[in-house]
Amino acid sequence: MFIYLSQPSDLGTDMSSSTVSGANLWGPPSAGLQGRSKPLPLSSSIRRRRWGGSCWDGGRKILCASTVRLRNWGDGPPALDTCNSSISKNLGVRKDVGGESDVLIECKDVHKAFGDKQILRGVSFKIRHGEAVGIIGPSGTGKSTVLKVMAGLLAPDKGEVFIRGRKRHGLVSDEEISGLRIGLVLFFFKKVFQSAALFDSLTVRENVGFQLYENSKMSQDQIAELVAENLAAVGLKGVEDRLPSELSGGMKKRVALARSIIFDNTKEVVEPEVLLYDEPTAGLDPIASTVVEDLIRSMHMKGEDAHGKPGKITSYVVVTHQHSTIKRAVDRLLFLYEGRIVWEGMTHEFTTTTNPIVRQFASGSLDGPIKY
Ligand SMILES: Nc1ncnc2c1ncn2[C@@H]1O[C@H](COP(=O)(O)OP(=O)(O)OP(=O)(O)O)[C@@H](O)[C@H]1O
Repeated sequence: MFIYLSQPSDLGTDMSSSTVSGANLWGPPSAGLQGRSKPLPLSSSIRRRRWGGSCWDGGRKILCASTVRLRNWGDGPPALDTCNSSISKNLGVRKDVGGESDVLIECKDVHKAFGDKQILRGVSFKIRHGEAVGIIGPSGTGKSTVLKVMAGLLAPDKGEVFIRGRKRHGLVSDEEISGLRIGLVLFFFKKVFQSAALFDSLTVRENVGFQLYENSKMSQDQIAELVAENLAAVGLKGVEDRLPSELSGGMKKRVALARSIIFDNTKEVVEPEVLLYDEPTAGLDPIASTVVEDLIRSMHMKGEDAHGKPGKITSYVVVTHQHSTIKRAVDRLLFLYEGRIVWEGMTHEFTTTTNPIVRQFASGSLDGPIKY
């Protein structure tokens, strides 16, 4: 499995101080930047400050939450120990029970606590090939936590995560599981309004091609071409040399989307890809939201990009609070409340269900089982 983050932080970070420019660098300079025919158009000092996508263990490269600051929350364990490669081992193979071969990701009875705060209390669901799934529910109920567990960036305390039927043990490494690429696309730092969270001192080209510069054997020219192609797919042309500060909020999100769909097309085997979007339209005006929602749809295998080509994303999961995103970008919904999935249904059932929790949430009423 190949995990990448389309935004470098927001994983167990100190929320109040999460900025890209405050990034940590783990491990030695990237192998992906060595031995290239042309040097990256980045000074090494910038690279030292900005490029932190990998950690090293016994010579193995593990792509991880690139710029996450490890920290403890209260008395709990480290919020993330993505560099602890020893826990990415011992994959068990699960039998394909009951014709479940189209299940890409399954969470089974997942529990997760932070310190003494129990967040997930037995979350179970499946994401199938070709699906567009939304996770909704009240604030703080653990939606982003579920995404991080699915992405392999947080390990459940109890319960299991299966990736194409294979049980994941611990956290993810890019070498020990194959067959599914999972991308976690984060758009915001919690509590700090900073759209798309691009690397602020890198150009759009460098931001979008980040993973390929780091992890592929592609030449600079090949990457530049692919970056231009992926930017065009999200309706952006000629912005490659701009810095994020020179883009509008909506353009930044599109750049983040282009970064999430770019992949090494020189590889012989192209794995299915699941994208996990965390609040892609938060903070956008209604029209900009529509643009992003349609882009998410267009990048899906059932959609088509700006050039009429079918999208590359096999399945995706969106965490959102926005009604428009639920309606426009999602087919099936999971409702998370008090640490469990309390309702599942198709999007059109969201407003017609008799489930009192969902009804209250959908109507925004203060009366009902959800207490604030
Ligand atoms: N790394 C962490 N360490 C400690 N507590 C955490 C950590 N990550 C999340 N939490 C806490 O877990 C709870 C669930 O957080 P999470 O971000 O998953 O909720 P959410 O449903 O996505 O919320 P929102 O809708 O407000 O974005 C919150 O109380 C949050 O403060």
